[in-house]
Amino acid sequence: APPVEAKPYSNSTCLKTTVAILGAGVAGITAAQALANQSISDFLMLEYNEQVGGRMRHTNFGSDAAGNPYVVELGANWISGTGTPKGPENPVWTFSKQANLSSTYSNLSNLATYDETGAADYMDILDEYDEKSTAFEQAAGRILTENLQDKSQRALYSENDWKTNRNAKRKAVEWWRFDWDAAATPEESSAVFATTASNLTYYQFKDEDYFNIDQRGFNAWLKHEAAKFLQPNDRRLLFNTTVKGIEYSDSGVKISNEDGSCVEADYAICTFALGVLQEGVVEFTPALPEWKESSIATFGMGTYTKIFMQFNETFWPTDKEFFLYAHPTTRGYYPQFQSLSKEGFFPGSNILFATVIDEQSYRIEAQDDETTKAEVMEVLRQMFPDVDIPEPIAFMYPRWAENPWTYGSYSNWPAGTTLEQHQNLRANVERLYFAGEHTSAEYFGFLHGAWFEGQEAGKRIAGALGKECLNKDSGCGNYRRYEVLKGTTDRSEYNDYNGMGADPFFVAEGDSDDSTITRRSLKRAHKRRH
Ligand SMILES: Cc1cc2nc3c(=O)[nH]c(=O)nc-3n(C[C@H](O)[C@H](O)[C@H](O)COP(=O)(O)OP(=O)(O)OC[C@H]3O[C@@H](n4cnc5c(N)ncnc54)[C@H](O)[C@@H]3O)c2cc1C
Repeated sequence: APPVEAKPYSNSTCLKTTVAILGAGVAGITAAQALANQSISDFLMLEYNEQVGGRMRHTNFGSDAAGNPYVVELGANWISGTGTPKGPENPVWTFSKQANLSSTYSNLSNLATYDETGAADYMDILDEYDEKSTAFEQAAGRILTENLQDKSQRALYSENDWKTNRNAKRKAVEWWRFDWDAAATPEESSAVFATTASNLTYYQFKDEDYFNIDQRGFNAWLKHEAAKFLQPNDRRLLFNTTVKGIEYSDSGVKISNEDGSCVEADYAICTFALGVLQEGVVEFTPALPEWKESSIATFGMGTYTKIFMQFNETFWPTDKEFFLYAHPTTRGYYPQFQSLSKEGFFPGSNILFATVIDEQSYRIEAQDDETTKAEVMEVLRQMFPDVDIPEPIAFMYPRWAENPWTYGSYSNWPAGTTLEQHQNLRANVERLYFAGEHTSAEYFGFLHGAWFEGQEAGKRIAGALGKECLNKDSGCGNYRRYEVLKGTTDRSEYNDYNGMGADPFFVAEGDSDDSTITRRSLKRAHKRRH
């Protein structure tokens, strides 16, 4: 590795580098790889944790018969959408094969359904949903191809004859088909972009998921990739480094860390999760421009929580992979359980994990483990009324929404925005670039989204540094951005014909309470603009 001493032309005590890469998750590692591939070895990676991988993170849990712990994934677990020999192939699938990663085909059809009285067969509702899903996709496709207004997935459902009708089982099926993947509800999600993300992953690559069971941890594939261009204990990797400030201009970027250290770089790539950007952990100097701040505020950060339990027996059907539970009143209340005790996973492990998202994640994150355990056990005892279910011998769940290096799990695309607004999330400000799953229009929320976006940013900067531009279609250097995002209703269309004949900024004479003052200032602002 090249030395990281200060370059001679500067008298500042900051470390100097050509490219500072902020974060060593998938996007950070692949950005560095893209630079290394173009012979740019002078980079530094600044990472909060003591390891690479980011949201691909595992931990020891429970123990096997010999007393050794199992390794389970707290974050990403599936290679979502694999690939066919003729391609294109999901890069995560390609690299997993290269790293000899052990993974098992995850059979989403291997499902048993339950309600508060025990086993309850409502697979017919699932069939009904699946029969209608082509219509959902076509309706979203029409919005995109005919440039119609986007809408929420909920509205798209309603228009296409899918309603939950206050029925708990229909809600459970909908959760299983939509919320589980999106880590967000149909109300919170864009019809168009929920559909494109799913199509591009599952139809473009292949409609199958593989679940990591490798006891090195899922991030073994990323470490394997990193080892191709980073040395063991590479001095360019600065672990346990928390970035607090980013100062950017058209000539460089200065990064200030919590421990008082700093780095000066010609360019920087910030790969921090959208949740971190939204939380205001990092102070940007100057403040980010309005078009950038607005895009950070607009997109959603979902939360997805796996609750791991190990028992002293497998009291659930050993041949099933998934268990769907319909809570009678609360949609999304411990709706899904997954068995790791099944053949192909960790047979005989007696490990089961539940998944909750969004509001239910926030709720359980705010309570202690014992309260959550009591709730899950009550649900399991409803699902299996004929079994005397023992208390778990091990119990654990991560708290992603409170986690200071993510503040959530992965991003979500809300209804009623545009591709241009998302492009603003990607776009660089001066010499500060952005990459990560959230900057991927095609595969947001997925590992491969982070991988493609890291590569893109790395290649763009390599091109800006005078290397050959390898981004043949999208270009190098600055990203395109949209400083003004217009609505679809022109000012002149606020008229009687459209039901708004009164001037929305009209203020009656002599009306002078506080709200009028607010309205007056709105009126003044409005006058200035027109
Ligand atoms: C619970 C869960 C389940 C998931 N399941 C799947 C799945 O099955 N399949 C799939 O494809 N994807 C899944 N994902 C999504 C996938 O994990 C992400 O898309 C991907 O890992 C994001 O990579 P990234 O490089 O964009 O961000 P990150 O992995 O978040 O990398 C950013 C890095 O920046 C660091 N950082 C943050 N703040 C600071 C700071 N202030 N200073 C210094 N460093 C900082 C972080 O420590 C982190 O290492 C899941 C995610 C979660 C959380």
